[in-house]
Amino acid sequence: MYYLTIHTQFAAAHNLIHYQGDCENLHGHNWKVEVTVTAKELDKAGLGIDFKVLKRETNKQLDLLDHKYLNDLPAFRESSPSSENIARFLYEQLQGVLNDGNVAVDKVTVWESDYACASYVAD
Ligand SMILES: Nc1nc2c(c(=O)[nH]1)N=C([C@H](O)[C@H](O)COP(=O)(O)OP(=O)(O)OP(=O)(O)O)CN2
Ligand SMILES: [Zn+2]
Repeated sequence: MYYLTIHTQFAAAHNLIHYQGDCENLHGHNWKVEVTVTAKELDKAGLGIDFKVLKRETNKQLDLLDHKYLNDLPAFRESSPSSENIARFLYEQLQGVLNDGNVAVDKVTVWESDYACASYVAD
């Protein structure tokens, strides 16, 4: 099994709901996003999946979030736009476009600062 990881980023505003503290107020982050997929087999070029494809598909999903107020988006109407829920949202979106018999999304990690991140892995 091969593990492939790309990093990318987006900027957005949010406020945590059902939370008491300064993060219940409107503020923003430059989130870093790390996506890891597994690949069972390599193609003739020796690639599990082209990093360019992985980054392009991830960035398509990040375009839904970039420079948005996350609380307004359908994905976060029912759930607070925490790093955990952002990681889960991206994981589920990417599974839909990347998973095939060979490639599978393994983990999505979302860093809201240099010091704090949340990851989502399916059960
Ligand atoms: N488990 C989580 N905890 C927190 C999340 C989260 O998504 N998951 N998010 C926040 C807030 O969004 C907040 O913006 C976090 O900012 P942070 O940099 O941690 O807070 P400070 O800058 O105030 O850092 P200090 O180290 O406390 O000064 C909060 N928690
Ligand atoms: Zn925040």
